[in-house]
Amino acid sequence: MKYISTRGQISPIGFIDSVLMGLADDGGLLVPDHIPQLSDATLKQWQHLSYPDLALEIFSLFVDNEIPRADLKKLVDDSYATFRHEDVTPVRKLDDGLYVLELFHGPTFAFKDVALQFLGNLYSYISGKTDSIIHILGATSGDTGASAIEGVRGKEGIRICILHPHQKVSKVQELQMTTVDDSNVLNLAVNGTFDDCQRIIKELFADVSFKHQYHLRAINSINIARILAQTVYYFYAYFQLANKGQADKVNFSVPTGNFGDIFAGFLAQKMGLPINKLILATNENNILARFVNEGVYQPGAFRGTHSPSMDIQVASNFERYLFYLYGEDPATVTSLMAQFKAEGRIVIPEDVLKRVQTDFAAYSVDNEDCLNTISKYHEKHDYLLDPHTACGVAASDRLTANGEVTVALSTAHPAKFDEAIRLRNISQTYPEQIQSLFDKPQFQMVVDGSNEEIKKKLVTFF
Ligand SMILES: Cc1ncc(COP(=O)(O)O)c(C=O)c1O
Ligand SMILES: N[C@@H](CCOP(=O)(O)O)C(=O)O
Repeated sequence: MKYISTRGQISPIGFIDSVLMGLADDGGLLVPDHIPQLSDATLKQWQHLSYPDLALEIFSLFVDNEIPRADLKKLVDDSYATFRHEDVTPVRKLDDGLYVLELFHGPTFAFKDVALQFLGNLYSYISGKTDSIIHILGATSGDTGASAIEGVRGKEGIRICILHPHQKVSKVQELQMTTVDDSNVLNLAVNGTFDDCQRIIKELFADVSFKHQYHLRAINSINIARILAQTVYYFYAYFQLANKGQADKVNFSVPTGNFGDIFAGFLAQKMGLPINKLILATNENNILARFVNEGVYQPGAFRGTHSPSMDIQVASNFERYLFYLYGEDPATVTSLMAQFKAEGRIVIPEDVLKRVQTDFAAYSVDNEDCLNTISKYHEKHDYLLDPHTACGVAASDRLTANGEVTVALSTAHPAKFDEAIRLRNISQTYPEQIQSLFDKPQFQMVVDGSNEEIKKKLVTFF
């Protein structure tokens, strides 16, 4: 298996090089040069595997012997041993036709741990085996940062700098990142939005000589390893339903911001997982829902919502989808991305829009609807949804047809977003790991966020 760029300007590279490269050096995103096709027999064989064993099988397809199987097994086992639930990502029935896939049982209570526990261990492994210097640079709207820091804090040979939008993440998210006092961690709080943070890091990665000189590595979903690790739970959830005799017409509803999680589902479907419908749920920052419903990809005005981790306008994995939408043609992707840069929008023709609408159904959930959904499921099922999950559940309520079963991805624990939960007068008890954060000192630097200012901070830190 080799990896190529959506813009077609790099020579194919192997798995480890693609993890280290992060953003492709031509400014595109890395994708596998072919998508493994799984037979029904293979799916059947995998149906009863434990989460780590299933992850091992799926990673093996993409790692292609670059890591000996015993080493890969250890990496996977270590990564999922930190989860609090024996199933790692359990599925739970909420209502007729509605399940939630709980992805928040990892160390930082969000779905990012599923990929970032693995990526943290993988970076450590690569650094030990190849002497590569690992200087991680990431942007976060709150969850990726906490999870990536947790994945590498205190690890020898690794340094990590995370940019988050100052005062635009939840209190718990801020504490999870900034109470870490390991010397290999630097938190920069940028005066701006998550889109500003993401633009800065992408521009620094695109400055290839700076990137190479300072060995910058990515932990965001621009890194293909993130996407691959996130495909596993689609399979695992499907198998959990199949084992209950519920495998017919299974939809997945995915709260979406950067388009990484739903792209992982799209990839699982392309590999042969029989997903019926992929439901894309956004909050009021609804560029992706508008794209699916109207065929126009154009940022709107930033809206602060109850699901701040999805307050994202420019979705960094959208380019990967464009690559498949346009028949894996890098020239078309390059020209569409150039058009987006120059004109600030992409408009697709009617026939292409029809294809998009066979890939996804989309719904944009406003603030009121998000809170109503939290109240509804709390009252009816005594189950507390976090506001991101609530967007996925609200979209599922709208778009699941009779006779279909939807698995809504539960991407975070409600304790991370008590600001929203309190608006409905619901009180919750924090897990001990979260409660203890409130007593700790914080370490962060507030910055204005010019590329030059960030570069200076990085040069000093790395
Ligand atoms: C809790 C939560 N839910 C959903 C999302 C959306 O995931 P993605 O960015 O992969 O679309 C994010 C982050 O973006 C998140 O932190
Ligand atoms: N919601 C994310 C935004 C970054 O997404 P990523 O999947 O590209 O890392 C966050 O919590 O930071």
